[in-house]
Amino acid sequence: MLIASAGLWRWSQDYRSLLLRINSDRLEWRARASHDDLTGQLNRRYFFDELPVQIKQHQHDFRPAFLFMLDIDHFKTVNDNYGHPVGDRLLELYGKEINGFLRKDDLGFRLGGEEFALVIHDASALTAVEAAERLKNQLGQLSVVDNHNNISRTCSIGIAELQRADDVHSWLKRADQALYRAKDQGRNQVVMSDYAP
Ligand SMILES: Nc1nc2c(ncn2[C@@H]2O[C@H](COP(=O)(O)OP(=O)(O)OP(=O)(O)O)[C@@H](O)[C@H]2O)c(=O)[nH]1
Repeated sequence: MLIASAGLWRWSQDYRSLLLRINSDRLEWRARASHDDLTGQLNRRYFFDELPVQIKQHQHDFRPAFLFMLDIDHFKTVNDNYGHPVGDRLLELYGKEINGFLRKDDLGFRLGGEEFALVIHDASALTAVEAAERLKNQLGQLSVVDNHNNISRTCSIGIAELQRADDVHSWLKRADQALYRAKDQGRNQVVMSDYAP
């Protein structure tokens, strides 16, 4: 009897630890499916799944939200001059710095290549631009050391505030246009989109 109950106890412990492992594997798998390995940011697929949800919530609650489109300047020359692994290391540093910048409810995504998107909640237009300027300056100071070379790149940021009539397409388009202007005006700058209904 004693042996049987000891066996049962051990079986229940094994079963419990198996369930815990399955659960933690499931969480890890979900985190991997939604994140970019290199930068630790959320990935492009998650961006297009999540953005409509964010838009609906903000429009329902009348809470302000800003979309930052951020692109590293002349990143191709890092790869061309120093090699792809050095470019990867710079992307990794960018990802870590962006993580440190985001507040609890903000979201950071790598959309691909050297392009990131950030969703910033509950800011005014002025504080959003100030935050973007701060982030731009921090990112521009990051550097990768390779063969005694300090390699760094500035970035450009386009910002669009969420409007009542926005959907994913229109919000993204305005932020993209602002980014394009930042690049066109010489890079290493922040441009806020004008509201164009
Ligand atoms: N190292 C590395 N490079 C990547 C990755 N994904 C994309 N790239 C490179 O990123 C570069 C992007 O170059 P472009 O689109 O010309 O942009 P850019 O040189 O930053 O120029 P501007 O955006 O106009 O300032 C290309 O050389 C891609 O090969 C990656 O995961 N790792």
